[in-house]
This record gives sequence, structure tokens and C-alpha cells, in this order.
Amino acid sequence: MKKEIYVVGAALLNDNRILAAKRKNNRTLGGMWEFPGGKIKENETPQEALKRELEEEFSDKIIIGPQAAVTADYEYSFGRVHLTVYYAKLLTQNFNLVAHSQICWVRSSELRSLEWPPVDWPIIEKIAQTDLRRVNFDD
Ligand SMILES: Nc1nc2c([nH]c(=O)n2[C@H]2C[C@H](O)[C@@H](COP(=O)(O)OP(=O)(O)OP(=O)(O)O)O2)c(=O)[nH]1
Repeated sequence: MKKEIYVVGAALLNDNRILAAKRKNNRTLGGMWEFPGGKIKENETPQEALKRELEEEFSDKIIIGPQAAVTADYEYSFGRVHLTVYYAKLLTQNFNLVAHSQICWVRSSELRSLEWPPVDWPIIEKIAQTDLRRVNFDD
């Protein structure tokens, strides 16, 4: 049976743009653009995992808003990834990159022109169709 891999990512918002992060070349799916985040550990909620990953990957703190799209699944050679993405905002902007070679703030209309891993595409599609000014962080 395939390994089930539960992953959480942040669609970081600023000024109507979304942050895309390019995975370092030496990593799985190297060179592809992704939502910063990573694997959820057994005793973590997705939100706890997302905060921890942003601390590890960027040395940054975030606040987490609503889920951006339904969880997407894709069967890679190394296992089946279940990706859940939340809208989030940065409280700090250190961007101390350890897992990524670049970051980029993109408009929703530009999201489709980047190279994303297969599991991300339904989520990219949903975000591209969303009015980002309406994403609510008040709850
Ligand atoms: N963070 C994140 N991971 C994604 C996205 N899309 C996608 O397929 N993934 C995959 C890549 C990885 O296999 C997994 C996330 O794991 P990870 O980034 O914590 O760790 P990794 O497997 O790269 O770690 P490593 O052992 O290769 O260093 O999910 C995405 O948009 N964001």
C-alpha cells in the first residue's frame, strides 16, 4: 500500500498577492513552486503544523485564516499526498529561507503560469477564482 502523506500549506496573502516559494533543487519536487508548509506530525493539528513549518522554513510567524480549497490528493511515486491549504498572513517578514531558493509574490491571475506540483493544481484553480479581498480573518 502507498504511504499516506498529510501536508499543510499556507497561501500567504499580502496586498492581493499570494506568496509562492520555490523548492530547493536538491529536494523532492525540486525547482517547483509551492505553498510553504510541510508534513503534519502525528500529534499536531494542521494549524499547529503550519505555524511550526513557517517558523522552520522562514523564521516567521503567521496568523491562519480559512481553508483555501478542499483538500487535494495525488499519488506520487513516493506516496499519496493529501494537501490542505489555508489562507494566512505574515506577522513578521524575516524570510530566512532554508528549504526554498526563492520566493515571489504573485497576483491570482499569474498563479497558473508557475510550475506547481500536480497535487496543487485544483487548489491553484480555486484560489485563482477567489476574490482575495473577501478572505475573512476575523473569525
Ligand atoms: N509544503 C508543500 N509541500 C507540497 C506542496 N505540493 C506538494 O506536492 N508537496 C509535497 C512535497 C513533499 O513531498 C511534501 C511536503 O513535505 P515536506 O516539504 O515537509 O518535506 P520533504 O518531503 O520535502 O522533505 P525532504 O525529506 O524532501 O527534505 O508534500 C505544496 O504546495 N507545499
